[in-house]
Amino acid sequence: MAQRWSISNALRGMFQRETITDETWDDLETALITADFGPDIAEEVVEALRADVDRLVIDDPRELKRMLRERLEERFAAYDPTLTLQERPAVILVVGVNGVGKTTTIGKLARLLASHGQSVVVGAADTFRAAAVEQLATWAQRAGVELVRPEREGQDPASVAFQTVERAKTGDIAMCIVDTAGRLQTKGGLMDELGKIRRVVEKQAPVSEVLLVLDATTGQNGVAQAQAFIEHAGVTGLVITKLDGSAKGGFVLAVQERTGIPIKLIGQGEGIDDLTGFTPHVFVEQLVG
Ligand SMILES: Nc1nc2c(ncn2[C@@H]2O[C@H](COP(=O)(O)OP(=O)(O)OP(=O)(O)O)[C@@H](O)[C@H]2O)c(=O)[nH]1
Repeated sequence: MAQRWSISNALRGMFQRETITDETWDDLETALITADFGPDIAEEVVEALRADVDRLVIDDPRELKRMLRERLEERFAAYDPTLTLQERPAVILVVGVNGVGKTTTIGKLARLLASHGQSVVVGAADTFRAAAVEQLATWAQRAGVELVRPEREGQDPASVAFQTVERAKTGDIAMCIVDTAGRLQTKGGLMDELGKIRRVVEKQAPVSEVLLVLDATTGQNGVAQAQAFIEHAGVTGLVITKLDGSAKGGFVLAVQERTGIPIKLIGQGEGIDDLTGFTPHVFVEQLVG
C-alpha cells in the first residue's frame, strides 16, 4: 500500500495521459506543492524537468516519471545521511520542541543500535517531569538497554548528561544517548541550557551527534524550529518523525535544503521497530511510486 505521504496518487492521472502536455506540468507542480516541497523547490524541479524534456525531445509521461525520480533522488542525496558514531563512547544528544517524539525516537534508536550488537546507555536528562523519566525507563527496558536516571526531580540536566557519559566510560558501553526536555525554540534561557549540556558533556567525551527531532506534520513551521536549535545546540542531523501520519513527504527535502543539515533517521510509527536510516533511493521510490 502506498504511504500517505507519497505523491504517487496525485501523479496518477498525469502518467495515464498519452503525451506530455501543459496540463502535465501544472499537475506536477500542484502535486509537489501539495506535498509541502514549498513553492521554490516545486518550481525549480518543474523548470529543470521541462528543460530536459525539451532538450531530449521526450513526450512519454513514463519517461518523465523516471526523470522526476532521478532529479529528486539527486537532491535528496546531496547530503550525507550517515550517523557518525565512531567515537568510544559515541555520545548522541537528542533535542527538539515538546511532543515531537524525542523519547520515542530514543527508544527506537537504542533498539536499532542494540540489534546491531552495540551496547547502549540512555540518560534521562529531562528532569522536569517525573513522567518523562518513567517513559524513557519503559523504552529502555523494551530496547534492553541501560538507563541513567536523575538522582532527584529537577536535578540539573547537564549533570545527568554528564553522569550518563561517565557510566558509558566506566562500563565500557559503546553508545550513549541523552534525552533532553522538550523546549520551545523561542525560549532563550532553555535554549542556552542546551549549550550548557553540551559543554558539560564535552568535559567527558566529544559529542558525536546532536539530533534534532522534527514532527513531519508541522510542515514548513519545522524549518523555523530547526534554525533556532541549529544556532544553540550545534545540530548535526535531523530526525523526521510521524511521517506515517503526514501527507507531507516533500517537507523532508524542504527542511534538509533550507537548514543544510542532513536527514539521518525517519520515524514512521509508534512501535519500537518503526525507525529507519534515511536512504534517498528508497525514499524517492516510495514518494514518486
Ligand atoms: N504516529 C507516530 N507517532 C509517533 C512517532 N514518534 C512519536 N510518536 C508519538 O508522539 C507522541 C509524543 O512522543 P514523545 O516521544 O513522548 O515526544 P517527546 O518529544 O519526547 O515529548 P516531550 O518529552 O514532552 O517533549 C507519542 O504519543 C508517540 O507515540 C511516529 O513516528 N509516528
